[in-house]
Amino acid sequence: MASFRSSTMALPGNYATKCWPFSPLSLNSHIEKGQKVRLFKNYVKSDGQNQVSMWSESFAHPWRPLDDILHLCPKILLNTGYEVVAEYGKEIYVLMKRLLSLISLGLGLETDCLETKIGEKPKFQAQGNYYPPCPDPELTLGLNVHTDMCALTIVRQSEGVSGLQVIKDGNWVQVEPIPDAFVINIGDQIQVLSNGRFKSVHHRDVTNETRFRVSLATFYTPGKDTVIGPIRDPIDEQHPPIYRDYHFSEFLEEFFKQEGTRRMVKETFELKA
Ligand SMILES: O=C(O)CCC(=O)C(=O)O
Ligand SMILES: [Fe+2]
Repeated sequence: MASFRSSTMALPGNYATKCWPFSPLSLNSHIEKGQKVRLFKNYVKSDGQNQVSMWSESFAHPWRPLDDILHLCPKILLNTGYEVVAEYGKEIYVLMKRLLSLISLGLGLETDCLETKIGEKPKFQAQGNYYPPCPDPELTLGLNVHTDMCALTIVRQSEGVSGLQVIKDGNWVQVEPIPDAFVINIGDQIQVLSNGRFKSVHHRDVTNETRFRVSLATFYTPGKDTVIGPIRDPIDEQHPPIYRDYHFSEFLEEFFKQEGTRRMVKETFELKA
């Protein structure tokens, strides 16, 4: 299992939709960029580039703790009701914890095992993705194929326009937005922690010729000092560890080293048979 939907949580759908009435680029002059708040303009050609890399723009910011949100959020958003993001974050955290405990149970572990392994100082970053209409969707993707490098992702898609695709049995399958449903992606760290029993999903986004699309991805990621590696319990004689242990900072280093390529980060931590 790598990507699935959840629609069981009592989270009013309009929390998410209130979070995205903005195009990230319109925030440009309001954002104090730094480590925690960043803006990506994938379709703006930079010097020396003759092609756009992707047809999207994104706004990355923390979704927890509350103090970070209120402190780092552009004032213009605070004035337009950005506190809904804080409310959204609270509910998403409840769902994240529940999913982690269910996945732990699925692995035959104690309910709090995965949450404990991901560590006491996880990072909670969100990414608001905006995919404007694209005059020629054949020429570029909204977001290139990737797996999420975190432990777990919850994505909320705007309704009425599809764009997200996942690989299933070697084919790209459209993940249609369903009202009030979330897409849950297993990230690279759970693939490693579960010794490959849960797979991080390959996914990408295509564009639409006439309509824009928005998504809000919330990531749950280990802290830099956390040691990640296959949990011993699911390992037996038949299933020896396929990854070595690493500090998450090593994973990040490798991740950034592979920038601009189709990243194969966790593969570099595989133990050779
Ligand atoms: O926009 C989407 O549908 C997915 C976004 C995504 O995969 C990401 O932000 O990592
Ligand atoms: Fe993703």
